[in-house]
Amino acid sequence: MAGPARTGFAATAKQYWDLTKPRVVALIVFTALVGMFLAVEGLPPLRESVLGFLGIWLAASSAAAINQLLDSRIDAKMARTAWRPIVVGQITPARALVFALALAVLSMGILVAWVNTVTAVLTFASLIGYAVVYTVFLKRATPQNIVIGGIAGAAPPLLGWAAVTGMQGEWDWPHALLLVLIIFVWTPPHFWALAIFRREDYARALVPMLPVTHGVAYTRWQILFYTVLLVVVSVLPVVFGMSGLFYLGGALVLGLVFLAYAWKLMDPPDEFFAMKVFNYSIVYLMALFAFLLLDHWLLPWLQPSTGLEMVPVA
Ligand code: HEM
Ligand SMILES: CC(C)=CCC/C(C)=C/CC/C(C)=C/COP(=O)(O)OP(=O)(O)O
Repeated sequence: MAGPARTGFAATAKQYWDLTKPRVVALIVFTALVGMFLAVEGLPPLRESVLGFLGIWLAASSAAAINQLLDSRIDAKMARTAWRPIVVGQITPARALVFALALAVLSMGILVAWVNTVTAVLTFASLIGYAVVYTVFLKRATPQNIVIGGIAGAAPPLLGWAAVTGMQGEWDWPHALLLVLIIFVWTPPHFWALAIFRREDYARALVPMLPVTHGVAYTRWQILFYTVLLVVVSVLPVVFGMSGLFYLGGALVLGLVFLAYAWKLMDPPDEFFAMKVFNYSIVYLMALFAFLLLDHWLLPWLQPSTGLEMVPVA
């Protein structure tokens, strides 16, 4: 929101940009990109990866816009979200709907015409999963909302994987789902840390988030539980032979730091500590997926230079 005042087209463009939750979507499409690279040896096919990336980005942006449209009454009651463009009347609900539908149609058109049907179907399911199932039903119904709804947010590596493979290979599903599992298990510590800090917002808006329904102490235990699970799950790509020691080292260091944060959150130094955990959760996921990507690229480069069989025999 902050920054120099914009006028005319720039101001309107910024409002529509904000409607797509661009920073959240940026990390989502990064995980999709990593899915694409891990799905193949070497570089993924250009057309499928570029257009797949675009289609997934447009779908996630559409889902975020639909979420803001359907949630505007809740958003208006929360300090964190009361500035959003529909809430403050910068974008009318009708225009937001047309914009979101246009993004969704464009996304589906691109995926069906130039990528493949399986990616289009999975992407559409994720869009509906977040924009409708989570936003309309789960969010308002149960404190497990973000655990179940997290499946949609966790799907992007699978979508990226599907874009470049069509899910034809024997190992495509188990390997891609492993990446989905990592984000799925990451979502509760990511969100509940923020929800602890923002619990009064959620209570005021009558949204049954865990710290509101079960209290902060219970939520801290749940964060610790899911963080332990996350460290275990983050090792599975190595167990399944998808990733090597470079990734393992990165995952363990990142995971131990996350565990230290979750542990300290049990008895935090101040009320802002929960936001530090939330911020770290984002750094964690970004870095973990960067390690997956680097490992996938680095290993083929490193292995020949260390293999004795490569040394010519005199
Ligand atoms: C059901 C699942 C999820 C829930 C409930 C959730 C919730 C949230 C909330 C409430 C925020 C604060 C947003 C704001 O103040 O504008 C946030 C921020 C963020 N989330 Fe999530 N999130 C989920 C899944 C994800 C996923 C799957 C990703 C990426 C892979 C992600 C990445 C981010 C990022 C990067 C931010 C920081 C945005 C910023 O700095 O403005 N989240 N999340
Ligand atoms: C097609 C595809 C890949 C879809 C992905 C969907 C997507 C954008 C998931 C992000 C999850 C998210 C930001 C949840 C927070 O919603 P909230 O309504 O609880 O948070 P808020 O209070 O900030 O609006």
